[in-house]
Amino acid sequence: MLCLRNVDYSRDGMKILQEINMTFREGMSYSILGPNGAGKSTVARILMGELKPTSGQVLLDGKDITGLDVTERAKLGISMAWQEPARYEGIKIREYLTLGGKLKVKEDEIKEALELVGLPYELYAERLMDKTLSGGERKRIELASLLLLKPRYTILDEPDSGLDITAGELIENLLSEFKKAGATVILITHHEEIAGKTDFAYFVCAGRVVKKGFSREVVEYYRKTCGRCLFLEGSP
Ligand SMILES: Nc1ncnc2c1ncn2[C@@H]1O[C@H](COP(=O)(O)OP(=O)(O)OP(=O)(O)O)[C@@H](O)[C@H]1O
Repeated sequence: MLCLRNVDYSRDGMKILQEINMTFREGMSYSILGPNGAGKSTVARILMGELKPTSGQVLLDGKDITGLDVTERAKLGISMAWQEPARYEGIKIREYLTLGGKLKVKEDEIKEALELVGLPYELYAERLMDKTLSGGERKRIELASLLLLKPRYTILDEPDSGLDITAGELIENLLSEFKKAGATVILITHHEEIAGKTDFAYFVCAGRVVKKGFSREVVEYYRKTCGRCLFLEGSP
């Protein structure tokens, strides 16, 4: 179980997150839903270890991991995108997906992962990671890499951005694959239809958790309230 306990985050005297409490259980999927600037990516970066909270704790199975950096957390199975695509220019997609052969997976598994993200194996396995790949193709390759790696906790920041209308189906398939493996997915999004696909959701606004619960209920609340509240209209 991964938890944020009473997390505050301030930058240049500005309170970006306040009293964030979140729990992510094994094998469940979660959305962190909210409008632009709500603090969603800041939550993700704190979970990853890229940012340290100003106060509060990050707990993994009850152990305080607040002081651990990104690499140490990755070793414990908390992962976002695990590679910087730019650094891998010129290697084959197959090599990219298997960390240059370090990740021991069968060819069938590579095929399955590529097909699940909508990239036919025959057309892509041998292709080079280079500038001829579109942004959407790169994104799909990144998702296939996470599928093969299957970290215990996967953080997907706006997984549908840059993808076409098939994104919804792709995300559903991804969620079901991670669930089969008993892995937890934390999905950052401002699209309610994407958030509706996870088991649970946290609605974050102005750096606070406004509502939490079953995704269906949280999405319903978000639809009714977000965009209509005084905060977004710029009133005090
Ligand atoms: N390094 C920084 N310095 C100053 N302000 C920051 C910094 N990082 C984030 N912020 C501010 O904190 C708030 C939350 O940012 P964050 O990126 O977490 O939002 P978000 O919910 O992920 O937004 P989006 O959906 O637009 O990506 C924003 O108002 C942002 O401008």
